[in-house]
Amino acid sequence: MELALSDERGHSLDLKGIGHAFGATVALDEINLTVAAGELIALLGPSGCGKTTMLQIIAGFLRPSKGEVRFDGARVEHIPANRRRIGMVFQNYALFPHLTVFENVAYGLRARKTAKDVVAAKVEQMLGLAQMASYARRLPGELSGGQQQRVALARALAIDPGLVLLDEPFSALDKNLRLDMQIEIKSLLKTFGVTSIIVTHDQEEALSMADRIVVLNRGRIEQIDSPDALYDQPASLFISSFIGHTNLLRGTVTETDRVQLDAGPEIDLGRSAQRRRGSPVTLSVRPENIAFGAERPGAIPVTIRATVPLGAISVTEGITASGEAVKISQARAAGIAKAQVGETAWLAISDISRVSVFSTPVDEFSQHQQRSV
Ligand SMILES: Nc1ncnc2c1ncn2[C@@H]1O[C@H](COP(=O)(O)OP(=O)(O)OP(=O)(O)O)[C@@H](O)[C@H]1O
Repeated sequence: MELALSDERGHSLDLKGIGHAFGATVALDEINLTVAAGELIALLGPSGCGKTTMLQIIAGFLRPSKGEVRFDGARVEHIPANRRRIGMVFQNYALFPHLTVFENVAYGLRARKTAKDVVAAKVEQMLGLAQMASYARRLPGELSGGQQQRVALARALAIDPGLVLLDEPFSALDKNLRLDMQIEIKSLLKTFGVTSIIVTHDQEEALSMADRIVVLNRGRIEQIDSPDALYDQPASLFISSFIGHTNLLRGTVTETDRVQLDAGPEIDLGRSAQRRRGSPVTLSVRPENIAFGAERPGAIPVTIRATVPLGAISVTEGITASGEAVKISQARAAGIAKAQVGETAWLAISDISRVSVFSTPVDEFSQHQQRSV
């Protein structure tokens, strides 16, 4: 039997003014998000920021204290989870242990009273897509973690969902397998054209999988953007530190476009700092945007503390005269001279346009972060 890949397109999703409190704990506050049909969105944020609460509200397991949830423009808060055309994939796979792979994938179709020949054709198609066709008669306990996760996805997709919600789906897999599975599952979701939301606290996972990332911090959306935009134009000090690695350097605005770093030199930003003269600022500079250079105006002197080889790159840490730690990452290509521990090196910012300037003083930021953990 010939089956279309998916009978219906993915839902579009709108969250408007969503708020949720558990007693005195505000888990979500004023959440506004529009997801286009077929988009793959990651919800990213530290522990306790409200990711699971948001997923449960979208799935229909939890009714929000405030706001609207819309699928394809229609409100769904009153519609129970099992009638929302949602496929769920969980961290622990949640397969039925006593059912075969085939029966697990068939489960949702049978529950919907689908004709027997349609069930057989659909399950075969899903297992083929998930590269699990030859495992149809096995029990979940006879599969590896990655294989179980493929079956869980096949089961979620078999019902032609309008929305697939994935809750930390790779966290039980070891690191090597994780990247393979991320690529594989992203391509499967995209082939399917289904709207998908993946919850993760792992920023690399969000960067590698999502069309757009929603960063949550203490119940609020801090930024919604593409992976590249989040990395290159973080909207806050929190985002710049949470997405990837960065160096935070203290300074003071001296001219419209110049900052005197506590670490020594005065830096020409090549654009307006958009702060008054005398304002304290924090510069966020990615480790790959710093290179070893010569002693000259604008170069930052550091004392080398350590160098760590990390496969394709090596990371060196230096300490500035003001006591700030600065990490420099370099491709570990042959011919790069190693900085010796204890010696003085001069650092140059390679691309000033990729340096972000924030008003929050770094000390205040780290105290704030500690308080909110
Ligand atoms: N059933 C509940 N009763 C009371 N408070 C809750 C309940 N569920 C969640 N919370 C609180 O709401 C806030 C958000 O929790 P949530 O589980 O959504 O965070 P999360 O981002 O998914 O965290 P994690 O990554 O640790 O799973 C937290 O402060 C949490 O303690």
